[in-house]
Amino acid sequence: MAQMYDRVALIGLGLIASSMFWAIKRAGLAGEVTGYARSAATRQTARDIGLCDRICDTAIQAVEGADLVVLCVPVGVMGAVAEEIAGALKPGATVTDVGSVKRDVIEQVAPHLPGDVHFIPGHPLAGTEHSGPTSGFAELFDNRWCLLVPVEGADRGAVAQLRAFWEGLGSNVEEMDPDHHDLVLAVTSHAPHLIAYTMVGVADDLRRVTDSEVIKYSAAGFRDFTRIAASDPTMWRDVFLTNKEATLEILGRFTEELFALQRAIRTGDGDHLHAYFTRTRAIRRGIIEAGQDTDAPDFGRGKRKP
Ligand SMILES: NC(=O)c1ccc[n+]([C@@H]2O[C@H](COP(=O)([O-])OP(=O)(O)OC[C@H]3O[C@@H](n4cnc5c(N)ncnc54)[C@H](O)[C@@H]3O)[C@@H](O)[C@H]2O)c1
Ligand SMILES: O=C(O)C(=O)C[C@]1(C(=O)O)C=C[C@@H](O)C=C1
Repeated sequence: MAQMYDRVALIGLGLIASSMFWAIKRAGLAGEVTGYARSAATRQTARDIGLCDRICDTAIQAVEGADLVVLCVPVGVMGAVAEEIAGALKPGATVTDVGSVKRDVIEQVAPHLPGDVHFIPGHPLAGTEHSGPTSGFAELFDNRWCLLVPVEGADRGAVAQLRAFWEGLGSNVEEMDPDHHDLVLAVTSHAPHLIAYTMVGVADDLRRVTDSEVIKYSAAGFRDFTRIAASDPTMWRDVFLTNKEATLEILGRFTEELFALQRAIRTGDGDHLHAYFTRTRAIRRGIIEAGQDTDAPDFGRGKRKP
């Protein structure tokens, strides 16, 4: 794979930045990668494990001369970081981010950036419940979507270059409008995380009563909930506070459906329950038949992915 940028700066050295670094190296996408993290301990860990070609002690040093700057911090601090680095950005550079929410990040970041840099927000739809500089791995983005959310009037050449960069990291890339992005992600990621957090919290309360039986005998579905509910508290606090409207809209609908199911159980309305579960099962089968869940055991008509 060809080099896409001479110098890339990664700001915030957690799961996403460290995965990006290893994937950049795997494909030879950048001449030099600089990195910055707020805490001295994280910078030291990064140096110890060889994360980035150069770890800088300030965000300004990291972005100086960079052709691509990637903001990999929690969404609640994107604006503060943009303000800090704005004066040191190279004219013509591209600034992007990997935040899980887009409208709020655009509103936080755009006002700080000088007119001679290209701001092209992004969001890789890939992650794990782990965080920090040692949690990354080069394959994280392979065959995953990365959504680019260019602001109005974005330079098409800069967008095409960033698209090619994410393809080099292993992703499939699509463009999306920020409000649509935030609604889709509220359905597919944000509300499900909140539900997992809640379910694990309820089980934990119960555990005190049943003397750890809940966790001991938990089946696969609940274990998946506990994995999701182990995700980084700062990241997810910020997601809910910045994608408030869309998440509340989806949670409102969720609550209505939950009440309807609750009522069906209480009144013994088996037809309602059966019809509902039949509909949701068809959705899952449709996803697999369309080949859109490459992790499913039955992906590719019974074959595991290579
Ligand atoms: N984890 C996921 O599954 C996932 C997936 C896609 C996108 N994202 C998004 O990517 C971003 C980073 O997430 P992550 O999972 O890599 O998080 P992480 O917790 O692993 O890493 C975040 C890093 O940012 C640093 N940081 C925090 N505040 C800072 C500040 N003010 N200045 C400089 N550094 C600061 C932290 O010290 C840490 O090193 C978030 O915006 C998140 O919404 C996460
Ligand atoms: O697999 C996981 O652990 C994730 O939660 C990853 C996940 C998701 O919801 O799919 C989480 C947040 C992101 O913004 C993108 C991806």
